[in-house]
Amino acid sequence: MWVLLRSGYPLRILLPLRGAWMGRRGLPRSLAPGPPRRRYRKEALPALEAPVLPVTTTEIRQYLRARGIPFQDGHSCLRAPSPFVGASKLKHQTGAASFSLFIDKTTGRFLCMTTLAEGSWEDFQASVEGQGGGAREGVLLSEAPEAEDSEEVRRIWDRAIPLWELPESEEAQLARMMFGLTKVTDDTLKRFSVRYLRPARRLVFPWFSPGGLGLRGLKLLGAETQGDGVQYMETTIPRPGAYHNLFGLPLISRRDVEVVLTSRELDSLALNQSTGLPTLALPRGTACLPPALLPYLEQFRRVVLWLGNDLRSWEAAKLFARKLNPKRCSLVRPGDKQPSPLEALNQGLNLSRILRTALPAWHKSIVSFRQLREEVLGELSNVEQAAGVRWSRFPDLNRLLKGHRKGELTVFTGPTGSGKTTFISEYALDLCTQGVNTLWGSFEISNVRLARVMLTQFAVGRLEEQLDKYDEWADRFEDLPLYFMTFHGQQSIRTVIDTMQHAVYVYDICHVVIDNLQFMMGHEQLSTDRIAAQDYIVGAFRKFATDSSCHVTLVIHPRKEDDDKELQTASIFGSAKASQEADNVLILQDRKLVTGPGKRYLQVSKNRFDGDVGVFPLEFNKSSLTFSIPPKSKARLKKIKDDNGLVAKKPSSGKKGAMPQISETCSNQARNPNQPDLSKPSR
Ligand SMILES: Nc1ncnc2c1ncn2[C@@H]1O[C@H](COP(=O)(O)OP(=O)(O)OP(=O)(O)O)[C@@H](O)[C@H]1O
Repeated sequence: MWVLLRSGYPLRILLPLRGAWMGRRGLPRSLAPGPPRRRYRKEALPALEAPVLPVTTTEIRQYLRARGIPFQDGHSCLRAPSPFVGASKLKHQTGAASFSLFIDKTTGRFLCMTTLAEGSWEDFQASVEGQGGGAREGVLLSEAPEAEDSEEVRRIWDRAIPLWELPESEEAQLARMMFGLTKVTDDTLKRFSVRYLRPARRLVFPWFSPGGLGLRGLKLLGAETQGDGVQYMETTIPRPGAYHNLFGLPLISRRDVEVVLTSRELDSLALNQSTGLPTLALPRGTACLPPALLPYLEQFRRVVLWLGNDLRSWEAAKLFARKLNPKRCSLVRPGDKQPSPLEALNQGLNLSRILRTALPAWHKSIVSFRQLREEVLGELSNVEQAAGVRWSRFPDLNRLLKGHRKGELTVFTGPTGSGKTTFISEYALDLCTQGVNTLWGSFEISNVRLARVMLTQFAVGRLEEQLDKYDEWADRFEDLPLYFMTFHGQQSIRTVIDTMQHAVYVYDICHVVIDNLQFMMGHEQLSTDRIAAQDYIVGAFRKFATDSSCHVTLVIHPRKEDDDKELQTASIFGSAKASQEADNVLILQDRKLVTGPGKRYLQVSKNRFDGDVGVFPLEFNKSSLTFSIPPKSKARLKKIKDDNGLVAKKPSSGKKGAMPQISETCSNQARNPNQPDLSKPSR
C-alpha cells in the first residue's frame, strides 16, 4: 500500500500492512486475527507531480498576521486559536487553553488539541479560507484507528491483567525478573496502568487518547534471556508508523514545566518512581521522534533526555534535542555510572543525582576542549560503537570502513552497467534492516523497479517463482524504515536538498542514497559548466551531511576511459572536488583483477575514518540480485593483490590519481554473531 503524504514534498512512504503481525511476532495464534489480510485504502489524495516549495516559519507568521489570526511563539510550534473549535466551546476556553492549535514551525503541519484535527499547512490554509470541511470534523488525514485495530486492542486489553493480580506468585515473580521489574512497585505499575498478558507472557502498555477519549492502541513487550543479557521484543497496535503514544501522558498535569524523556516504558516507570518527576517514553525509542508528538511537549520549559546507555542513544538524544529546541534540553550521557534508568534503579544508584549531571544540549559556536572532553572519552571508550553501524552482509566492508557513520559523505562509482544500483541497493538495505532510517533518491530507475530489486535482495531469492510468499515478504519489507523520493529524471539540487531536510526532520533519516548525481546537473553543454555544476552539487551534499548529521551515499558516473583500464579515484567525473569532499570513495571494479561472468570487486580507495583501504571480491547472484557472499562460500574468497595479508594505511587516498592500495585477505573471518541468516527473513 503506497500512501502519498500530503506534505507538499515528493516523498512516498511504504506503510506497513497489518493483519499478519501477531502470529509472526510470536504472540499465540489464538490471539492472532487469522490469516494475513491485505486491505487497500484509496490514496488520500492524488500524487503531486510537481513538488511544492516548502513553507518557512516566516511565511507561516506572515500568513497568520495577514489573516488577523493571533499567535504565540513556542519551542517548536506556533500556537493559535483553533478554527476547528466551535464558537460556543471557544468561549469557555480561557488563556493558553484558547490557543489550542499547534502549527509545526518547520513543516506547517497542525494539530488541534481540542478536537484532535490534524493536517498539512495547505489543509490549514484551505480551512481558514473556508474550503476545509474535512478538517472541521477532526478526521482530516489523521490516522483514525481502524475498527479492526480497535477490536484487537480491546480484546487484548481485556484479557490482560495487572501483574500483582496474577494468581500464582511464582509466575508473578518470574515475570518481574524477566522484565527487570523487581524494584518497581505495584503502585507504580498501577499509576501507569501496566498490565500483563499471561498466555503470551507480554507486558501491555496502554495508549490512551488525550482528553480521556479511550484506548487508542497498545504496546506489547516480550523478554527473552540471551547469554548474560535480556532481549526485548516489541509489538504495537496500530503498526509502528502510526503508534504515536507518548507513554505517561495521562499523568502529566498542565502545570508541569519539566519532563524527562526516556526511550522505553520500563525506564519511565523506574524514573517516575524514584524521582517523582513527570516522565514520558518515546513510542519508538531511539529510532525516531515523530514531529506529530512535538505539540504535546510544548508546555515544558525544560526537557531532559535520558535515552539509554550506548552511543546510539546519545546520538539520538542530540538529534532529538535539535527538534525540541536545544536551548531547553539537557542530555544524560551514557556511562558506567549512568546506565539506563531501570538499570540504575536496579543497581541502587541515585537517579536524581544522575539527572543533575545532565549536560546542556545547546552549544555556543565556539567551544573549548573542556566541553568536548566527555564526548571524546565517550568515543574512546566505545570504539566499536563510534565506528558506526556494521553491515551484516558485507563483513569485508566492516573490515575496511569499520561501519556506517552519521554525517559522512560516500562517493560511489563504477563503469556503466556494472551493477552500481544493484550493489548500492543491497548495501543500503543491509543497514536499513538494522534500523538505519533510509531515504532513496532514485532518479534513473523507477521506485517500483528499485523496490522490486530490493525486495528480491531482502528475500534473497526470486519472488516471481514463489508468489504465494509475496505477501509475507512484502509485509516484512513494509516494516523497514525505508522511504523514497518520487523524483524521476532531472531535478534541481535545491529541491532535492529541501526534500532531504524535510525527511530528516519528519522521519529522522540517517542515510540518504542519491542515484545518481548526473540527474542534478541540468543541461549545461560546456564541459567547464558541467564541472562547476558538479562541484557545487557535491559541496551542497557535503554540507547537508555535516549539518544534518546524516550519511549521504552519492553515485557518480566515471569519466569516459579506455574500457580495459581500471577505474581509480581520479576517474570520477569532474574535478577532484568529489573525492576531496568525500569521507569514503568506493569503486565497483569489473575488469582485470577478477575475471569471469558476474565477478566484480569493490575497492575502498579512500577512508577518512581510519585510513584502511583495499579491495574485496563480490560475487553476483543473478537469482537473488545480491552481491553478498553467503557465509559458506567465504573460503572461496580470493587473496587479490596483497602478498602479506596486511591492510595498507592510506598514503595518497583521496588525492587525484590515487591508485588502488594494497588489498587484504579475508578468508577466515569469524561470522558476526549479529549477522542474520540470509536464508531467513531478517526480522
Ligand atoms: N555482476 C553482475 N553480473 C551480471 N549482471 C549484473 C551484475 N550486476 C548487476 N547486473 C545486472 O545488470 C543490470 C544493470 O545493473 P545496474 O542498473 O545495477 O547497473 P548500473 O551500474 O547502476 O548501471 P548505470 O551505469 O546505467 O547506472 C541489472 O539487470 C543487474 O541485475
